[in-house]
Amino acid sequence: MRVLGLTGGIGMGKSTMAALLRRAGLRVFDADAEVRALQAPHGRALPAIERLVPGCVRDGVLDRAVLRRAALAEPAIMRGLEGILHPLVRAARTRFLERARRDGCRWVVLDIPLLFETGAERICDRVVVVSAPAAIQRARVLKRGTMMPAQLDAVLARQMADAARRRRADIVIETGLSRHDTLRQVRRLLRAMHAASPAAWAAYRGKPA
Ligand SMILES: CC(C)(COP(=O)(O)OP(=O)(O)OC[C@H]1O[C@@H](n2cnc3c(N)ncnc32)[C@H](O)[C@@H]1O)[C@@H](O)C(=O)NCCC(=O)NCCS
Ligand SMILES: Nc1ncnc2c1ncn2[C@@H]1O[C@H](COP(=O)(O)OP(=O)(O)OP(=O)(O)O)[C@@H](O)[C@H]1O
Repeated sequence: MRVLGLTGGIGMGKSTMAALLRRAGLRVFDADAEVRALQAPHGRALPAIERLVPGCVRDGVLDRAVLRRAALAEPAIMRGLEGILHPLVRAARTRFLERARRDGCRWVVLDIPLLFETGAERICDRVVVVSAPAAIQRARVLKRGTMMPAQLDAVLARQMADAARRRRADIVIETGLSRHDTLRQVRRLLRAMHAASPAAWAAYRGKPA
């Protein structure tokens, strides 16, 4: 089984890309969704999160806006939150990979925002980075209306710079153009995955197979 890592900065288009890969029949592990499941009503991480930010859980339900505000205002709280969540996300990822291996999958996808930051690229055969110009990234995130500009800056400060991520990628998918163009790039990626030959991969910028 081969593992395709999928990463990119906030709002660069990971979820959109993951949906396209799922539609092509690939199994995708979604680290953000795993975090949300752990933080869902009565989720496993809630008791520890309530100890970290007292008052952010009421009747077994997390006030996500309160947690977001606290974590983005105070780096120590974000570190504490990561300390609670990352080991649980890693364990879920291991279970996902074991299941996929048992089921005989040829390729699976790990959609992980902090793939490089946490060293998860070590378990990937290839890494895809989704990327768009910084102004487009900013506009996309702020349009959602869940984050103030200063909060977005706090997230960006905790993430690797886009240029560094692009340098470490095997494949860069540009999402700042039209959706049609992204789709074209994804089809090309799927063809290379299907062929799994060094020549097909050599068509991409980056490390040879
Ligand atoms: C801080 C929280 C509450 C903000 O929630 P919110 O609904 O605004 O965002 P969501 O979870 O959908 O994440 C959106 C994006 O924010 C970025 N992001 C989230 N957490 C982090 C982090 N610790 N460091 C850097 N970027 C992050 C990622 O690009 C992610 O794709 C939440 O992201 C969280 O609990 N983060 C800690 C866990 C974590 O590290 N998750 C990231 C990958 S496992
Ligand atoms: N290829 C694309 N072309 C045009 N718009 C796109 C493309 N990919 C994503 N978008 C738009 O950009 C926004 C962010 O996309 P998406 O949610 O996939 O990003 P993300 O990286 O998963 O975000 P986050 O890091 O916050 O989880 C969405 O509004 C989406 O519609």
